[in-house]
Amino acid sequence: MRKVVVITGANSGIGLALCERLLSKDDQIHLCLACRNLQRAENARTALMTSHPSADIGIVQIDVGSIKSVLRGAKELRERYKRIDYLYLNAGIMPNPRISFKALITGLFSSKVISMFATGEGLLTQEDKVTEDGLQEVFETNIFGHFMLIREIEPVLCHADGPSQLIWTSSSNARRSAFSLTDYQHVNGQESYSSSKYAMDLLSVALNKHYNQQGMFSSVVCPGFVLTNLAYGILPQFIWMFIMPIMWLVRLLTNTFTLSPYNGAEALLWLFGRKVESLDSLVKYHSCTSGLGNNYVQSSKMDLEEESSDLFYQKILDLEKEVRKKTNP
Ligand SMILES: NC(=O)C1=CN([C@@H]2O[C@H](COP(=O)(O)OP(=O)(O)OC[C@H]3O[C@@H](n4cnc5c(N)ncnc54)[C@H](OP(=O)(O)O)[C@@H]3O)[C@@H](O)[C@H]2O)C=CC1
Ligand SMILES: CC(C)CCC[C@@H](C)[C@H]1CC[C@H]2C3=C(CC[C@]12C)[C@@]1(C)CCC(=O)[C@@H](C)[C@@H]1CC3
Repeated sequence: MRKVVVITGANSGIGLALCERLLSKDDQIHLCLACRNLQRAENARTALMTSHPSADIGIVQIDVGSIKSVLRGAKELRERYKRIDYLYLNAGIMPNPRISFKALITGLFSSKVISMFATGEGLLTQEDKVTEDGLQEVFETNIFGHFMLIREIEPVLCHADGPSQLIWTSSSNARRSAFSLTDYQHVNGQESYSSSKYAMDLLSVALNKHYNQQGMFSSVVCPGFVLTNLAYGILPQFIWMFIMPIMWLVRLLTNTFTLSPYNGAEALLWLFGRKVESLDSLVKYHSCTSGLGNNYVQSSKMDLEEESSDLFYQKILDLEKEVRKKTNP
């Protein structure tokens, strides 16, 4: 029986590189590209079929920034698949990022220079907005839309014939101080990305607590810093290309400058086929690339307490109830 692998945000960057790498690892899988834009998804499928002509690839339209679209897409998934073995929750945004050059220069001459490059801590702010669903866009796209998707396809994820895995593309930019339980959507503040990724880490821990018994396991990954459309929103592509030699030098300092989507997908690929008993719920799996360009995976304990994860889970369940009431009064 073919393993069914669904990937959100599969049409570009890390998601698309993951598709390529999964097909090279196991050409017997059924891949489902869950994307918001059908044309971009078709282009991705064409590119994947060129390198893997016998690949079995489906497409489902899901905009994780819209509850209506998630409900429709989830219904299609339930109807199409009896079970889903892997769900990569990878789609994500960082809208209107701004670099603090002052913090960058100060950081360069401080003892925190390595961690600054590894996490981007204190270097970026974003401008968020409210969606048609009345939620903060970064929160809804990066977290809540994905959470609703999981809840909606629960019957095909939790099945008797073997465990299923959820794999979240989180970030080392996830930071406790950017997140607040009383403002978990990050209405007040300018670090919505960091907050959403921290919320993702908390949610993954809670999902393990509530779903492991039912055969569903959740892990979080940091792909490292990768040059994708997300990074081209921070600085234009030609500037990144221009400073590439500096970035290779930075890679000698920190193994987290993975730079290419291929390298960034390392930990996401590593989790595919892993025995679920060997996974640690409280750990983040990082894609790393050495100065010589070798890829490997490193794990690190996350900076969180299970109690906060429980409290956040309760809040997200309350929000789910509220949203369902609005959608289906
Ligand atoms: N690049 C980096 O350095 C890092 C990235 N990450 C994370 O990796 C993930 C992938 O990003 P990356 O590959 O870098 O960037 P890309 O912008 O290349 O990929 C993002 C993907 O998410 C999709 N997406 C965005 N919004 C939605 C939505 N509302 N509904 C459905 N799909 C959507 C995009 O689709 P579309 O093409 O239609 O916009 C695209 O396919 C993100 O979660 C990001 O936060 C984590 C750490 C570092
Ligand atoms: C290397 C150059 C000379 C200067 C680049 C400075 C910054 C723009 C980058 C340094 C570290 C980068 C980084 C990210 C964005 C760009 C930087 C701040 C991320 C926050 C992007 C999204 C993520 O999820 C993180 C893992 C990245 C961490 C590093």
